[in-house]
Amino acid sequence: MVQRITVLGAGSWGTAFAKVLADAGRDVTMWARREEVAGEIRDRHTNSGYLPGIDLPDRLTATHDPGDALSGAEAVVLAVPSQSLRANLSGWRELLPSGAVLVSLAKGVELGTLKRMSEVIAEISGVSGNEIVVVSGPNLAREIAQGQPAGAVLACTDHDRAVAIQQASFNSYFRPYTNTDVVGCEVGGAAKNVIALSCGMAVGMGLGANTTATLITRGLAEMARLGTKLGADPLTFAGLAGVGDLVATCSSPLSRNRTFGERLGRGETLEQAQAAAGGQVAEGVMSCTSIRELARKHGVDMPITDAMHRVCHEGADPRQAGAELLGRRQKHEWS
Ligand SMILES: NC(=O)C1=CN([C@@H]2O[C@H](COP(=O)(O)OP(=O)(O)OC[C@H]3O[C@@H](n4cnc5c(N)ncnc54)[C@H](OP(=O)(O)O)[C@@H]3O)[C@@H](O)[C@H]2O)C=CC1
Ligand SMILES: O=C(CO)COP(=O)(O)O
Repeated sequence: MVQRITVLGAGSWGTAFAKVLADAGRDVTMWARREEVAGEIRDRHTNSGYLPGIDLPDRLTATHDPGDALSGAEAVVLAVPSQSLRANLSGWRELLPSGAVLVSLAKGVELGTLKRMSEVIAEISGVSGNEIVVVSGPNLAREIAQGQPAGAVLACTDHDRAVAIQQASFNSYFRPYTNTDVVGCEVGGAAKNVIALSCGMAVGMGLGANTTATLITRGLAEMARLGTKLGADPLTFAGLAGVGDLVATCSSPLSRNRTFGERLGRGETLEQAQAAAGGQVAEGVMSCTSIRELARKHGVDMPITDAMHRVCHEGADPRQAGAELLGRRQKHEWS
C-alpha cells in the first residue's frame, strides 16, 4: 500500500486532492511555493487563499522546502499549472525518491513542444511513461474539498500502478476508476477547459441552454477527433475524463475557465479577466493555442478551439467569433 504521499503545489486542486488522500488514510505532505501558505496549512489546517472555509485534516502537513516535502515519498503528486510544470519539475528532479509513482493533476498541453503533461514529466524526470498516473474527471476542487461525491479516472498504461493510486485515494466521497488510456484522458482534460471558455463566453453574451448544449456536444466531437487521431480509445470520451469533466466544467460557475470566458463574453478584456482570476490558473487560455497547433499538426478540425484562440490571442470579438462558427460550411453531423 502506498502510504506516504507528497503533493507538490498548494493551489485549489493540489490542496483538495491532498485532502482526498488524507481522508483516505494516507500520510500527506504538501509543498507550497510561499512559506505563508505552507505555514497556514501546517499550523491552522486551512488554505484560505484557495479554499476559504474548508478545514483540512490534521494528518495533512506542509512545507516550503521541496527536499523536506519529498523525503521518503512513495508517490509524488504534481499539482502546479501546466505551463509551469517543466520549470518546476526541473528544479525537483534530483529530489524525487527513486521508485516513487509520479501522479499528474495538470490539465493542459505545453505551448511550443505541444506535449501532454505525462510526456513532459517523462522527459524531465527520466521515468518511463508507464510509471506516471494521470488524474482526470469532473473534479471541481471546491466541491471535492467539501466532501461532495464524485468519480474520477486514474489513467496509467501500467494497470497495477493505477490500482496502487486507486487504493491510496478512494474514500467515502471520492470514487476513482482505473483506465489505461492516458492519451484520451489527457486530451479530454486539456480540451474541455477550452470548451468551458466558449460556454462561459456564451453565458456572458446572454445566451441560453441550447447554445451551451451545442458547444458542449460539438466540443466533445472535436476533442474526440483529436484524441482518436493521437491514438486514444474513443470510449474514453464517453467516460468521466471526457463528457463527465466537460459537462461539469462547462456548467459550473465554480469553473475558472467558464468564469473567465463569461467575463470575456460580457466585454471584459483578457487583462481584466486575468486580474479577476486573482492568480488562479484558467488553463484553457493557454491551451487553446497549443491544442490548436497540435490539431493543425495532425490535420484535425477543431473550430471551437480555433475560435477561442482568436478571441483570447488575436483580439477577435466573441460575437464575431460566434458568427463565424455558425457561418462555416454546412456538413453532416459526423463528418
Ligand atoms: N481547480 C480545480 O478544480 C482543478 C484543477 N485541475 C488542474 O490542476 C492543475 C493545478 O490547478 P490548481 O491547483 O487548481 O491551480 P491554482 O492556480 O489554484 O494553484 C496553482 C498552484 O501552483 C503553484 N505554482 C508553482 N509554480 C507556479 C507557477 N510558475 N505559476 C503559477 N503557479 C505556480 C501556485 O503557487 P502560488 O500560490 O504561490 O501562486 C499554487 O500553489 C491545473 O492544470 C488545473 O487545470 C484539475 C482538476 C480540478
Ligand atoms: O478541471 C476542473 C474540473 O474537473 C476544474 O476546472 P477549472 O480549472 O475551469 O476550474
